[in-house]
Amino acid sequence: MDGMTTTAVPATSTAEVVGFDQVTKTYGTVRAVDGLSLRLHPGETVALLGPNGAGKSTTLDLLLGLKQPDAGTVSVFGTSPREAIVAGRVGAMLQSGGLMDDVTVAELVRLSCSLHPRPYKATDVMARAGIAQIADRKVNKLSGGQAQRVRFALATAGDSDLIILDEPTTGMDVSARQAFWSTMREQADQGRTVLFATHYLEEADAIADRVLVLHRGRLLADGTAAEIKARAGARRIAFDLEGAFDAAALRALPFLTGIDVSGQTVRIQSSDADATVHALYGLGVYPRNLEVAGLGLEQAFVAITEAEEAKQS
Ligand SMILES: Nc1ncnc2c1ncn2[C@@H]1O[C@H](COP(=O)(O)OP(=O)(O)OP(=O)(O)O)[C@@H](O)[C@H]1O
Repeated sequence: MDGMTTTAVPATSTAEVVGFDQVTKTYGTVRAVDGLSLRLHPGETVALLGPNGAGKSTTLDLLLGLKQPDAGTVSVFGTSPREAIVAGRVGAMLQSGGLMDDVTVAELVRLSCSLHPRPYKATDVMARAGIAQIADRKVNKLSGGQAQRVRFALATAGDSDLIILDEPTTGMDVSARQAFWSTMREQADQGRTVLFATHYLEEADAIADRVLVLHRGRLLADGTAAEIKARAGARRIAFDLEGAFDAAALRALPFLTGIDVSGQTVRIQSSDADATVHALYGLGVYPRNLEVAGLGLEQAFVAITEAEEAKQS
């Protein structure tokens, strides 16, 4: 018995769900994924961010074995993506396509359940995805948001350990989004790994416990949303001014990385807030309602990716 306790491994911290080692994928002259290495672990909810064309979809396609790397290796639960999928360990919801025409929602969900080695009951899957009331509707007659819910149902048709979602909430209304993310949270709480690509940074901030920022196929940042915001360094300064003021002098303040003057309200982004505020007082103006705050994830994302663009150009 002693031996069992001492050899028990904290599986959640050490097991590897996904491993990318120096993975490269090119299309002609475009390096969609460029020497990417990363590891995902059980129970993590990971947001994959990046500007258009950063390589997010290609990364997910490599992970699902839909594309093959030109160099490097991709492993899922220690095997190839294909083996992991055949074993039912991966559920995926891709951006578009993939829904058969001329079948009903219920038929498609039942088919998906029947193909999974550890299926859930189709009625439960439809209830969870909020599509029970459209079960008899033809798949090609659905609205964009309804089709997204059906894709979500297909991704959760069985007991998979890794759930991959490519821009899952695009086209969903507010209540569908909330229901979607609360279901995903339950999935992660049960130890599943959830990886989702998104352009909605507020979702990444609220949902993900780890954020990956891709840029031109490379990993630019990897950490919690708080770490990424802190890493961007810059801070936001906002204040009101009374009477006339010299906007040009404000624009010339030191350490500015952005400024917006709207009526009497000034909003500034600065890489050294203390120095900027000091210089502001030096102009002889008296800011009212002065606020200094860290960047939101969206602004941090823009700051990090723009800094990289500037470095490369
Ligand atoms: N089948 C393809 N043939 C040629 N180029 C491709 C192909 N698929 C992707 N690319 C290119 O590879 C790069 C990465 O594309 P990818 O779709 O992975 O980016 P993304 O981050 O998902 O973008 P988005 O946010 O716009 O969906 C882009 O420059 C894209 O034009």
